[in-house]
Amino acid sequence: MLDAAKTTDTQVETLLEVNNIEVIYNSVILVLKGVSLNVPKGGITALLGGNGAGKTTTLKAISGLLASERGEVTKGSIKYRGQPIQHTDPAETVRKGVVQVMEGRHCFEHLTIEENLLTGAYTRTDGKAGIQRDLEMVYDYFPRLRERRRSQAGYTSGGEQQMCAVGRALMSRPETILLDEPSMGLAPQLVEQIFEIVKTINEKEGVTFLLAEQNTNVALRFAHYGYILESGRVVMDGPAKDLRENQDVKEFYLGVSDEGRKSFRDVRSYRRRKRWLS
Ligand SMILES: Nc1ncnc2c1ncn2[C@@H]1O[C@H](COP(=O)(O)OP(=O)(O)OP(=O)(O)O)[C@@H](O)[C@H]1O
Repeated sequence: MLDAAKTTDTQVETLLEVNNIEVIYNSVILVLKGVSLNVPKGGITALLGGNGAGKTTTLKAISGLLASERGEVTKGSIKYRGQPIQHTDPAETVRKGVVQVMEGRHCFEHLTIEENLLTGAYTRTDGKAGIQRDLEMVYDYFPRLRERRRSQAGYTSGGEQQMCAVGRALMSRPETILLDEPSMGLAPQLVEQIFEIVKTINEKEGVTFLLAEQNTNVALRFAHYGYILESGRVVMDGPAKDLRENQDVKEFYLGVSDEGRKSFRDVRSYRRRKRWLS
């Protein structure tokens, strides 16, 4: 099974393969119009794009959370380690090693930080000692959570709740984390801190990340590879370094270009954008 999932040219194992998926909400709203992407084992892959581009929908299609929103993958396939998962129940997807951290943190507000973290271990069957060890590991990554362990999550800051959401995902001992908009609503310094921890978890624990981000700048500094979504389609992909240096990415997503800062009101920019998206 693992051999089948290996890419031939680089010999890096592809864990997750999204192949030309179409997603429709409420049987009529076509949101993803043929999205394909590969997530290699041990990498940080970024899914970039503006509001409503389809990033969250892509992550939910992978984790099996679309059904609760009356969404459906109507075409294409999603494979994890070569096995189709697009019709898999979300809890089973977690058991396979894929866990999603939802946009907006979604901590259980009335539970303490520690209780929240422990909910992440609910699919585990390896006993209390392993869970306790991982709780300590999470506290080592996020010392702030150790300090706040007895606080009700609802009374902690946005940054602490984001740490809690990532920590809770780690408690399931995932192979892959789908991280939705970790920067949302956080101060720049905290965003940097969260991304540094993501990088450390990736390097030390070998956890693979697929992260959806509007903050192209920070995402492309930490990711290895990026996909840019526009209106439900991938319009560009490449190694993060190449995307960072790409003129169109600089112009439309990083807000800089060789000719100075661009505005969408600029006619030349608009024409270029149309050409790019056509
Ligand atoms: N449950 C739903 N029912 C109907 N339409 C939806 C639903 N969820 C999302 N959409 C629509 O699908 C499109 C893509 O939304 P999605 O949340 O995937 O984008 P996104 O790239 O994650 O954007 P953002 O960064 O703003 O969260 C949007 O036009 C949105 O209105």
